[in-house]
Amino acid sequence: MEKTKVGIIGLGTVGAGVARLLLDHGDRTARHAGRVLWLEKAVVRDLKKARDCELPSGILTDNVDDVINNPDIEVVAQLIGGIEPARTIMLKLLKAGKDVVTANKALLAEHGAEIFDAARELGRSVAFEASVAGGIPIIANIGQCLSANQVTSLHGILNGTSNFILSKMQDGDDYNTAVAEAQRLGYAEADPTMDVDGTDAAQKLSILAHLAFGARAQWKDIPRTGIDKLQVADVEYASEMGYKIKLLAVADLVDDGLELHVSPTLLKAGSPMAEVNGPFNAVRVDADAVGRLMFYGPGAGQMPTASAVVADMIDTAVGRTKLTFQTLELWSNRPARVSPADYAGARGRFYLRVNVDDHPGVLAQITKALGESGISIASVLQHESTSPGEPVALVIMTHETTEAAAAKACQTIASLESVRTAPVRMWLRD
Ligand SMILES: NC(=O)C1=CN([C@@H]2O[C@H](COP(=O)(O)OP(=O)(O)OC[C@H]3O[C@@H](n4cnc5c(N)ncnc54)[C@H](OP(=O)(O)O)[C@@H]3O)[C@@H](O)[C@H]2O)C=CC1
Ligand SMILES: N[C@@H](CC=O)C(=O)O
Ligand code: NA
Repeated sequence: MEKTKVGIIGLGTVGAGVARLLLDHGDRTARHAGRVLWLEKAVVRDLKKARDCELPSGILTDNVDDVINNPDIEVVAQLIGGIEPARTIMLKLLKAGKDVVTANKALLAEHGAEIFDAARELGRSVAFEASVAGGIPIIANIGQCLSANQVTSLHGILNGTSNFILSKMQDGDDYNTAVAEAQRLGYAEADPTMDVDGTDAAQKLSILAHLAFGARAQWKDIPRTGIDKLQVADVEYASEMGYKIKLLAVADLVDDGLELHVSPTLLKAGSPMAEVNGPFNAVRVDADAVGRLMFYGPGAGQMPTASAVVADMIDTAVGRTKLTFQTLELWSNRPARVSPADYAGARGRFYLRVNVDDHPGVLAQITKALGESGISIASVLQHESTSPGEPVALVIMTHETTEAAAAKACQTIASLESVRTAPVRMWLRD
């Protein structure tokens, strides 16, 4: 059987999974590709480190040039995280005539224009299914299967680590323990701050916004809040009111453009998105011809991510990626079809928690501040103070308003004398 020689750069969580699929399940790749994907070289930083896969001798190297300068290697899975040296290696691989597969969304979100333009100019391809929602085939679905549609809305749980942590907190676990466990299980980025502060979800959202809407959104311009400041109290109040908190990435087509943001959001318990737990991801897509679609599956972790990488390697080896790559609306190959909408005008309902002194008239002051911003209250929850002098939490669910009005009301509320801490504010969706 014909052989396509392939290389892997980075043999950590994902890379080791890819090596295992290539070495232990070559029959599958041969069946689908009609050829053997032959692992020729795997590049790491530290040759002495224990690996989560068994490699035949002669494959492991710490010299990236063993792949770049090997004319027999046609397809390379580039599986090191972060920007440098990933960017330089990626460009060198393309220049050396390799087709590249990657899971590195940080790199694509930051330098997508440069990388995709270079690939197009050099007649090469870049496949990146694993970069968004891990094992869920979302890039293929949006980039190819929905091309007869105008996507109008895309809501996603795109960060497995945050979702894992939120699920653990929901079960009563402590935040820091949950972060450490996500790291141990291989879900988190090398720097988990990127997961919990909304960066990773914003990077993935910017990639989806390019593909689905032809938007040219820079991930740094996407308003984002992570789960790092979230308190257990809010998880508990949300639960008491019949909601679960999820880190939701939102792209909605509205009259003045594309509304984009990443925000901790209360979702009605029992709704499909609210029940996505652990390292799972989900993407809800509304599109004009097909209607509503839900994609659900493991968004992080070794084998789910490796599954997406190896499928991309097969598509690349048989020449499918080269065809689809040219048709994708990525970065600068076509003008932007839509501009980001002003976040201040984004409409929705909000959850507010304010810690207040338990004095007469405090609730009236807060409702006055909301009323002055044109915000109508849908419900209020307050428990009796457990000990005299202790502040009480006032939880308010609003009717629909704008982001700007909610922000302004919170500013006013924060300045009130009886209010102990700045209000906690989250989006609220049914
Ligand atoms: N983990 C997951 O669930 C998912 C990860 N991703 C993305 O996949 C990519 C890889 O993630 P993951 O496998 O978790 O990361 P790891 O940190 O587990 O692995 C990174 C690998 O890259 C190697 N490496 C780093 N720098 C260099 C260098 N300069 N030269 C050669 N090798 C280098 C490391 O070598 P050494 O081992 O010797 O230190 C290591 O093997 C990232 O972009 C991540 O965002 C995407 C989806 C899911
Ligand atoms: N750290 C990421 C890994 C997948 O992209 C996540 O937790 O989602
Ligand atoms: Na994916």
